[in-house]
Parts: sequence; C-alpha cells; structure tokens
Amino acid sequence: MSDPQAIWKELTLLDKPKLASLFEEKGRVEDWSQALDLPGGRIRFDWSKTHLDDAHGEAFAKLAKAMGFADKRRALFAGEVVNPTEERAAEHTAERGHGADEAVALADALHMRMRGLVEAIHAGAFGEVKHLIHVGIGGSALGPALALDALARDDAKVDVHVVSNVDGNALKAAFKACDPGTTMLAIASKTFTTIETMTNAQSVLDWMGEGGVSDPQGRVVALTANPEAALDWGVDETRILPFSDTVGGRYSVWSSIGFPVALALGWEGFAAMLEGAGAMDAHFREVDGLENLPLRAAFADLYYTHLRGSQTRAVFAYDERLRLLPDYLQQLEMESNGKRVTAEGKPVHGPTAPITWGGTGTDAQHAVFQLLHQGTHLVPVDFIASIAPGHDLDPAHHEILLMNCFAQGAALMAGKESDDEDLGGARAYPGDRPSATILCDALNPATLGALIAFHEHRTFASAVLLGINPFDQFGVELGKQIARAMEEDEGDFDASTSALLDAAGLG
Ligand SMILES: O=P(O)(O)OC[C@H]1O[C@H](O)[C@H](O)[C@@H](O)[C@@H]1O
Repeated sequence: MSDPQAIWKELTLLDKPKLASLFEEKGRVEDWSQALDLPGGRIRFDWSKTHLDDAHGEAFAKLAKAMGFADKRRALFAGEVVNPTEERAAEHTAERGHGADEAVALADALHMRMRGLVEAIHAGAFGEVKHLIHVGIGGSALGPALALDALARDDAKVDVHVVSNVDGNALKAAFKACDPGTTMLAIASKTFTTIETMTNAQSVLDWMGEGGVSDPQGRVVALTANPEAALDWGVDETRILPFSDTVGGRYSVWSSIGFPVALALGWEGFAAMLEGAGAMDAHFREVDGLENLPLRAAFADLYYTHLRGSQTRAVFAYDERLRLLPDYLQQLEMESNGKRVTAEGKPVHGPTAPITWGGTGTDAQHAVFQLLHQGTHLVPVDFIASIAPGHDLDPAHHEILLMNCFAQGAALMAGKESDDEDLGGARAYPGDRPSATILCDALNPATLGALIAFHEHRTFASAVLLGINPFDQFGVELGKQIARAMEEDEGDFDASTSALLDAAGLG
C-alpha cells in the first residue's frame, strides 16, 4: 500500500493503548529508548512514555515510505533542490561535513576564513577586545544566543551581547554593559537588509563614535550571505564573513553566523559543536526505520497532532543553561512547518506544526504544569536534562533538579485517583499523559550541537511526512510589507490600524 491517505486511515483505526498497558509489555523501555554515543558523551532518547506501539511504528514506517522519506533525505544531503518555492538546496549539514563535495569544501573554506579572523582578534589585532555586540534577529540571533548562554557562562574569551529587538531598550542594556573603546560589532544578517538589524547596527556605530572610537567602521564584522550589501554598507572586505545562500536563516548557527560563539569559546569549542551536529547527521543519514531517532520523534509528533488532537508540544529544559532552547525551537519548528499547503501548493491534509512552547524546570512546575497535569489539553512534553551538573555547588542542587524532571514524566503518565471524597475531581490526576526525555551525559559544545541537529532533522522528517516544504517562510513577509508602507507613508489601512497610527502620532 502506498497511498498516504489510506495509511492515515489505517492509523486512525489502530487501538489507542494506555501508557500503563504499554508498560505491561516486556522490553518497553529497551524498545522505545535508545542511547547514542556521540563525541561529547552519550545522549539517551527515551520515547517509551509516548503512546506509540509496534503497530503505530509499522504504519508510520509505511507512511515514511509512501512519502518518499529515504529519497528526500538523500536529496537533502546531496544538495538537491529541497526548497522548491525558492528553487534552492538546504545545505546546513554541509557546514558539519555532510553534504555535496562542493558544498562541504565551500563551508570548510569559509570556516577557515572565519577562524582566521577569530584568532586574529584573540591575538590582539584589534587591540583589546573585551566585548562584542552581535546584532541580528530571528535565525541570525537565536542560535548564537542559545549557544552562548549554554556554553559561554564561565571563561568566555569575549563578553558577547546578542541584540535582536529594534526596541532601543534592548541596545541600551548592551551599551550599559560594554565600553565603546573595547567593543567590536558583529552585524549578522543573511540578507543584510533586515530593518531591525541595520537600525541597531547604525546605532552601535553612533554609540562607538560618541564614545571616542576614532574609526568605528574599523571594528565591524559582517556575517552574511550577501557580501556585496555589506561592502556597500562600508564594511571592509577583510571583515566580511560570508556564508552560502543555501544555508537557511534558522539553520545558520553553523555558518559564520556562529562567529560570536567561536569568539567567546575559542575555535575549538565551535568546531566541537560542528562535530557533535555532524555525528547526529551521520545517524540521521545512515539509520533506517524506527531506530532513526529524529524520524521516530517525528512519528510521535504527528501521532499527537493527527490522532490525538494535540495543538501544542511543550519542551522543558531541566537545565538553566538551556533556558533559550524553547525560543530556538519555536523558530525552527514553527517557521519551518507552520504551513498550510504542500510543497506542490495544494491544501495540506490535517494539522501541520504544533505550537511549540515551553520553559525551564523546575521553574515551570510552579507556574504552568497545573495545566499539563489536570487541564483539558493533551500536551506532549519533552524533558531535556544533563547528568553532569555543570557547576560545583552542593550536589543537592542537581539531585533535586533531575529527580523533579523524572518525577514529572512519571506523574504525567501515572496520574492518581482523588484522595479526597469531598473534593473529588479537583484532586484527581487523569494520567496517561505522554512525555519524552532526552538525557545527556553532559552539556558541552558537542552535545549541544547534536541536540540542535536532532531537532533540525526531526523538523525535516515531519515536513517530509506532511509533504510540506520546511525551508521557506513567506508567511513573515506581509507584515513587513505593511510596516514598510507605513514608514513610506503609503497605503490605505483599515480604520482600526489608522486610529492606532494616529494615536501614536504616526498617522
Ligand atoms: O538574517 P536576516 O536576513 O536578517 O533575517 C533574519 C530573519 O528574518 C526573517 O524575517 C525570517 O523570518 C527569519 O527566518 C530570518 O532568520
């Protein structure tokens, strides 16, 4: 059978087992969790507390076949056009050594150029550099911000401030923390046209000038796939770090957009991130069927959206260093798969990306977990944690953190009958609520790289199963066009919008 609709029908007819009954079978944990030995240590992927059973696994494997998963995966790594609306390849994996030969060679050469500049700055070629203000937005900010917050808390070689919002309050906070005389500016923008980034970049130059820096332009580095625009903006060629147009914004932390990460960690740290991601590429590329962890995760994601009506998926990092991971995954997953038509432009069957949301444990337990345990929404949850604490405080901190993480997954699954006759349902936990747990030996550049790449491939696998193109993002354009029309004092707006403009003195 190769008709995807027929397979979906088959999936809807399968039994909907309770989690508790799945655990009555021997080998549930062995069958549905797996550990990968990666350069930075082992990562365990435990999907056993999801409702997938063997029958679902088989049916989803058939769906993958019917949707041409193996060939689409091959095309991704071969650098073929996998983004048909923009007629482009998606070659982020080439940055990690997995791709078409020419793309890998180009990525290597551009990394060498980037390394040269990073090491020159460390060696003092620009005088004393204590701070870097990195201006960029969306994919040009979220990856660097996540990696820096996760990995550069101690001993950063340069103190980096990632500023994305055009709201001047964001830049003011960075100015407060930096001294203009020892600050460099990185302008990160794939297109080098994004208004928020260019506005922030100009204000940093002005601040440097006002702070007594004689040649602010001489302290600018451009990270872009549009080097001509950076040249036009006045950036010297030697400080332009290009990357390939075939690397999408939300997949670009591996390219020169990762410059601030390399500057803070040193080249070896950045290279280890690439290596960890490359190891996940090798797994995704070489392993077939349910053993392929990103594909297995995509099966579970589609199971919940299509067969259980889940509209959201939550991710809770039980690790302060990963507090920005939910923000990062929101862009990766929602901008990639928040689509309503197939790659051929036809209406898509069923829901596409769930709304990704989340937070940090244990904080979130005291704020939003009430809804997860007793609310009316079914929210599949991902827990992410590291066995090594990453700090040298009393081990009690980490024991409490990890035990709480594991307790939440157990509680969601087990539930509990009401222990108070008078209060009845208010004190009952329905249970049978799914979660997955990703447990790293340690959080380090290589495991972070692998974690991010796991999610990239999970997103790609979902897109293949849904038949959509995850690599364009036309949905973000209309609002930008209208804002531009407002700036240029053109266009005819609805009465509500006109009244708001008038109220703000912008009409
Ligand atoms: O890197 P840039 O060209 O400045 O783009 C920054 C961001 O803005 C766009 O609107 C897209 O939604 C993002 O995918 C992109 O990462």
